[in-house]
Amino acid sequence: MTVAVAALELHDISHAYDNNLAVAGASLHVDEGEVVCLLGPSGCGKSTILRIAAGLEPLQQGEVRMGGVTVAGGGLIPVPPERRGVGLVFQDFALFPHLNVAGNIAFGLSDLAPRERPHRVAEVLAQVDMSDFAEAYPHALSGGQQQRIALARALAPRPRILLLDEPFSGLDARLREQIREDTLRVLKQSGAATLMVTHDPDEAMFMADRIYLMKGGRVVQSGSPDALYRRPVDPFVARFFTAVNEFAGVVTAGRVATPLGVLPAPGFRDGMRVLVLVRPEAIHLVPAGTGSEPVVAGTLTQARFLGGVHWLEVSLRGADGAGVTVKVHHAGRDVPEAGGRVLLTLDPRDALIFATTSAGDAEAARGSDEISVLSNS
Ligand SMILES: Nc1ncnc2c1ncn2[C@@H]1O[C@H](COP(=O)(O)OP(=O)(O)OP(=O)(O)O)[C@@H](O)[C@H]1O
Repeated sequence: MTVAVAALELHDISHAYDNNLAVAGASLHVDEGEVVCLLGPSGCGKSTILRIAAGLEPLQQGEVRMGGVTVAGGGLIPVPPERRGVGLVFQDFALFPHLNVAGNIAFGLSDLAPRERPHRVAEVLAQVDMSDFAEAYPHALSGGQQQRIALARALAPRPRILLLDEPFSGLDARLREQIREDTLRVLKQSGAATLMVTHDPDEAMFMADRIYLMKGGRVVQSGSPDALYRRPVDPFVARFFTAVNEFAGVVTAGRVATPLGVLPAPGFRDGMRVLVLVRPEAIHLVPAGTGSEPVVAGTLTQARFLGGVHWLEVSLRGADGAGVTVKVHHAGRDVPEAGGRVLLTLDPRDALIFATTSAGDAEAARGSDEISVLSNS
């Protein structure tokens, strides 16, 4: 049996700036044809990892392998950035202002015979749908067009690995969506292994086959977007993707009482303090007199129409009798008037339950008087 070798592998990377640890023992891999996102809040070490992979930041600890070959670490002299066969796209696109589009793209093609370069330039320009702009200069291009050219320049030498650092963050929201779609198509066509840094969970969910979610220099969880969203390993991961409703409780007879009903808490011992997280879209509005599932009654206090969904706030009575507000995303057409009575239901499988391990979690739960609700009814 042949074991596939990862196109890019970073093993046990640690990195400090002036004694401040920016990356602490992070490992990851990207396979050929895969798009992998490094996701996390600002300052968690994402860009440092990308720069180490590119060779732009000297490796301090760990090892970088490309196609199974060590390019940094292992006591070897590191392979310089220009010999790593890596394409780079940065947030500011970094196009050469004095070269036109064709010149920018041809710049990285020094390994190609001069007479073959124009053909390759034309090929990648067609790939990013910019064939008419070969003679244009960067200053005359829009942000979206510059992003396409930066991608074309990175792809032109047919790198086996592409490293993208927040490549869409300079673009406005609507353009970003379009450019994301186009970029994903081009990346998949290229077959390169792509590692992309972003702090935007929606962007990571859209682009990535797999996500590495980082916090404080460490990888907290890795897996498919679906796995991180539906099976987060801790409250930090759960909260990173959406606002969540949070309830603190104590497990009694294998169950935990919440304002949305008493939920099974499998795997938690009686007496354990837990934090129950419920995403706004997991709570559904139920028309009165229908369905057999347990419902709780509340008062709709706020309703906002967001296009795809209604954003609702519903006031409920908590397990201890105190009032709580939950947030609900309701995808149905009909929304009662604010001030009206609503019935809510929650599939217990959509509740994310965690042992309360830190004072921070307990505080967050105690301090939380808001719950989001999003319904598909
Ligand atoms: N050249 C540098 N000198 C000193 N400290 C640095 C340097 N580069 C990064 N840092 C620090 O290292 C930590 C990690 O930075 P890094 O840029 O890798 O994080 P990031 O997750 O990419 O953040 P962002 O999304 O804001 O770019 C931060 O605390 C940052 O301030």
